[in-house]
Amino acid sequence: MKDPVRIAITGAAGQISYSLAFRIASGDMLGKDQPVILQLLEITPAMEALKGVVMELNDCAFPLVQDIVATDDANVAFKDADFALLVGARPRGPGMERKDLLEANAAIFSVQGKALNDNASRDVKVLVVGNPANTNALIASCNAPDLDPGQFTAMTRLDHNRALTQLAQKTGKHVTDVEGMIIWGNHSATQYPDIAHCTVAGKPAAELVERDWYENTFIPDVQQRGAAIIKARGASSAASAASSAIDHMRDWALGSDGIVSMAIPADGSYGVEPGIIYSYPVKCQGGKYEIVQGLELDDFSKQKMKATEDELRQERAAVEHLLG
Ligand SMILES: NC(=O)C1=CN([C@@H]2O[C@H](COP(=O)(O)OP(=O)(O)OC[C@H]3O[C@@H](n4cnc5c(N)ncnc54)[C@H](O)[C@@H]3O)[C@@H](O)[C@H]2O)C=CC1
Ligand SMILES: O=C([O-])CC(=O)C(=O)O
Repeated sequence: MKDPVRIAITGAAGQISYSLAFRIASGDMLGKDQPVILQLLEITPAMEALKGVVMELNDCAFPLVQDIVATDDANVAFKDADFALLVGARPRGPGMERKDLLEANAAIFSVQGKALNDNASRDVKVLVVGNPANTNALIASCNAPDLDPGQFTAMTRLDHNRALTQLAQKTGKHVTDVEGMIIWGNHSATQYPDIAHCTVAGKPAAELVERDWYENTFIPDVQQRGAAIIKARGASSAASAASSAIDHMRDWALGSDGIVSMAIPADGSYGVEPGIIYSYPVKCQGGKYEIVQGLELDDFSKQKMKATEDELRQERAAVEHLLG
């Protein structure tokens, strides 16, 4: 039996975690042979609800769960954490501008960045799910000077998975036939879902679908999918977000099968200068991710990539005073 790993989840009494914690506990993230210790963080008023979640986790009698810690103290939740899934965030309230939302979350993620810095495993892998995910990840990273910025990532895998299904359904193929999907930029409506390097069952995707469908249906549908789920369900995507968080962490830890999308610190690749957390095409191996280099970009792609980069730089400017 392997030694257990410590997995911290924030927002643990929320709707994404209600799927996420149980799937991690059952071995979906790190495998059926990897014991886990769950370290669950909530705000004080939600501790009673979190108690109920812990009762249910216990009632599942998961063979892989070695211990469950439930706390409202980030220093306790991140103690020796090998993986940290930062899901908890302040939702947008009535009359709140995007800037207010950025600031409210900036306060949360600066505290959590410091707590990770002071308590987590030196090799911790951090995934930020809570919105605005890219900029929250940047704030957490800037408040964790003893950790490598590359340890802080944000989730665009849900967008990636959404794009896979849209393209597979359009071409009458299966998601497993699609390779080379890329989400560039921000997890927001400016993201650029790019099929220029995609193949479907070995054929270039761009030759299988009309340009008009790609530009005027596929791209906006993927960009607006979160809003469409909210409209249909009356609540934002939860089980699919949890599933994508598991995909992101599993691939990072255990290796990816081809190209996947991860929001990671920009390093100048594809002309995106450092200072923001930008979604790139990556491949993962041996617990590390690497940006896929050398892809050719046409003017359409360059313009879309720049628009989403500009939005991330604006988000950064709004929270610059909190970047430490
Ligand atoms: N990156 C992505 O693809 C996606 C991101 N999201 C985002 O994920 C976040 C969580 O979504 P849900 O679970 O549906 O929300 P939720 O509102 O059901 O749960 C969030 C939980 O976080 C807790 N929380 C708030 N502040 C906290 C703090 N400082 N420390 C610990 N816990 C805290 C709340 O008490 C609540 O229980 C939202 O920001 C949502 O917009 C959702 C879907 C996809
Ligand atoms: O749109 C939202 O508020 C939730 C989200 O991030 C998504 O579903 O992609």
